[in-house]
Amino acid sequence: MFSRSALRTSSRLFSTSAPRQTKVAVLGAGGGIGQPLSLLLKSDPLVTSLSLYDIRGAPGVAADVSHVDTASEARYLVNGYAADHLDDALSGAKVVVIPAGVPRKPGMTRDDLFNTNASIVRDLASAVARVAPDACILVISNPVNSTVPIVAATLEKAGVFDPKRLFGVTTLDVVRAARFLAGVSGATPNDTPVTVVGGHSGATIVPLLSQSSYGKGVTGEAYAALVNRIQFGGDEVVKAKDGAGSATLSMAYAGAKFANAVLRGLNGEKGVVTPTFVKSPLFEDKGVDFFSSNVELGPNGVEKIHPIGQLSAEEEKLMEACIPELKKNIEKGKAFAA
Ligand SMILES: NC(=O)C1=CN([C@@H]2O[C@H](COP(=O)(O)OP(=O)(O)OC[C@H]3O[C@@H](n4cnc5c(N)ncnc54)[C@H](O)[C@@H]3O)[C@@H](O)[C@H]2O)C=CC1
Ligand SMILES: O=C([O-])CC(=O)C(=O)O
Repeated sequence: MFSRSALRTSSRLFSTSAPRQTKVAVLGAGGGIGQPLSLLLKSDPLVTSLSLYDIRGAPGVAADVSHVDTASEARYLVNGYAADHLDDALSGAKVVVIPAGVPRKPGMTRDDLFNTNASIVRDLASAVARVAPDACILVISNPVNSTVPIVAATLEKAGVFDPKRLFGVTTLDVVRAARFLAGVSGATPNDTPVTVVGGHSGATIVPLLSQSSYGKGVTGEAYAALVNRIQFGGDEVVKAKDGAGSATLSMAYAGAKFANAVLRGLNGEKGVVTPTFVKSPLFEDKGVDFFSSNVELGPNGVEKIHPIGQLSAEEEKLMEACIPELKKNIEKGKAFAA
């Protein structure tokens, strides 16, 4: 499928390490994110079996994706599960990715999705707790700042919460930051990685440009515009899609990239570090116990949570705006789950 020069891109998306048996389940596989995400996961050499679940359309997506001639191991299975087969879909899954739920329309905030998505995510988390309590759970459904605490509380109630295995997927912010900084600096995104910390909505998204060799050179109005674009990149897509949803393709790319990082960690690869929204001690003293920062991934999930490091004066200000909003979002999730 890929020419030799294109392989460089695909190897950036999927780094490999010695594969082991890893079954990945996608809950919401029939949706705008779920479909391309399932396709990308089918191309990840670390995924040995794919379980696609949705209340609508998953068997069709599975039949379609199963024809793709990657990972041609004879035992490789792609199965699709309809509404009343969630437990079958989760059985034996080591990684569960959740993009189930409604997306935004223009004029909505991610928090406006709470009323619909909170119960979807809670019910899926209950099933994971029952059927695949040891799985790593990767939450994509918005509002991530609230849905991750909901999943945590649901697992806790079931007596199976392990903070090392629950992740809010904030990779799209990292992908956007690298892409937009590359656009400003004239470099390639490969050379412009940016650590993005905080949460996943507007002011809670805090890009640490001062810690990037290209980013620290961006100042004044260009800096303000770049930060704004990273924080509100999601709105850019929602507006352009004009009522037809939010980011799906770039999110599928980001979700597959993060799933690959988790799988590499589970495989024992060392030095896999990326930002993700996890139960975190970093700002607990401010009442914020979930936070995205660089996390080293390992055989049990979270291996080590890195501190956020030195901030510029501008970034201190961004953090001041982030923390109270994030606290509110987290508390809202906890109150719902209680
Ligand atoms: N974390 C992030 O960076 C991002 C998160 N998102 C979020 O991802 C979610 C999904 O977005 P799209 O795929 O565009 O939406 P979509 O509407 O295209 O797909 C959602 C899918 O979830 C399914 N679904 C609904 N309830 C379900 C349930 N109980 N069990 C299983 N499946 C169920 C629907 O049938 C549908 O196929 C939204 O909440 C969106 O805001 C979107 C982009 C980025
Ligand atoms: O903007 C949205 O609603 C979807 C999303 O989280 C993103 O694209 O970052």
